[in-house]
Amino acid sequence: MLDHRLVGLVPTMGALHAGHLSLIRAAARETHHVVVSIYVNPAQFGVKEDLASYPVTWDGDCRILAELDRELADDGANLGRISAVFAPTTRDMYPSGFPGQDVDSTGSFVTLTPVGQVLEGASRPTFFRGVATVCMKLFNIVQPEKVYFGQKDVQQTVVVKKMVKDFMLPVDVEIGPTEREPDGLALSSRNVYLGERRRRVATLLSRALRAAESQYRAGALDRESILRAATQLTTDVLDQQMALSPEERVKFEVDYISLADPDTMEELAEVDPRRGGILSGAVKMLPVEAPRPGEDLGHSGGPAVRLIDNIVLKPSV
Ligand SMILES: Nc1ncnc2c1ncn2[C@@H]1O[C@H](COP(=O)(O)OP(=O)(O)OP(=O)(O)O)[C@@H](O)[C@H]1O
Ligand SMILES: CC(C)(CO)[C@@H](O)C(=O)[O-]
Ligand code: BAL
Repeated sequence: MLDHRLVGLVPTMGALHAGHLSLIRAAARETHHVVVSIYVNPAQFGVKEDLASYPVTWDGDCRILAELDRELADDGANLGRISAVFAPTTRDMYPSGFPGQDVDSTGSFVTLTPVGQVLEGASRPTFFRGVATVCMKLFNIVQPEKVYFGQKDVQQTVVVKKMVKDFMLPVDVEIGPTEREPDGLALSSRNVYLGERRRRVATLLSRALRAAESQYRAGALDRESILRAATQLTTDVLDQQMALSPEERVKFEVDYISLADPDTMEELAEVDPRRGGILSGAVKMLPVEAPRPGEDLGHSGGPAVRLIDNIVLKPSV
């Protein structure tokens, strides 16, 4: 609260896209002062992950935010506009020194278990420790009444809500819907790594989740019937790709397709139609095996890219 006016915080790692902008628009509708943080937090990257190549587009981000701020100011329906962009350094964020990215690094961390250990946390063991720690710091620095997170990172929303509840943080957590490309791919800063060939195949995850959702909509409640539709789709797409030559094909590995409880992210054997569930998935798009001459392989030469996505199965009764 600043002069009896509400402060809304939108935490980001920059490389802004329409998903971020929709969160900022929501924050401007509901709070007087919107603070956008831009900080690529090393603590949430595993030692073998893409911290060094993570897209940094500071000048473009500033232009986008300046333009959006004018739009927000012109729209009388908004309570506020962008009052500040907070772009701290790692020295600012870790005043006792950066504790390191290793699983057994010691330092001042916020951990939430078991929710931070399943799904994304199983593949990225330091991820939610890093996210919860940096969010706690950002909330303490900015002292917002409301914080805004995207549905695209569903497990992150569950972790942040649990942190707020269990540590009695005086803040409301608001979740904005997943913004997508016209073909269904969820917007993500990491999509720039894909290059054109893998970008075309990358819709497989959203298509697989939609196939599972349609089983639920048709009345299925058991895990097997719902998830079989998704697994069938990913298997079919991989078979089609493997029938192509190395100069044409795209290889990928499905990390998980999950049907989980919306509050705990624990796997469900059956959906309770009064509570619904979360269908989520992660797919690793492998680097192109045999590039064609002059082919655009994506940002940083097209490393392996982890895609995540999810669909909320709403209560049906
Ligand atoms: N497609 C999207 N729709 C809505 N919100 C999104 C979308 N993508 C990201 N967000 C949200 O924006 C906030 C900042 O996310 P972040 O800066 O990591 O972007 P990102 O696109 O998720 O990046 P990455 O590719 O690293 O996962 C998070 O709350 C995240 O959930
Ligand atoms: C919430 C967050 C900004 C924390 O670094 C990050 O995990 C993200 O961008 O989703
Ligand atoms: N959007 C989540 C941040 C990350 O994957 O590191």
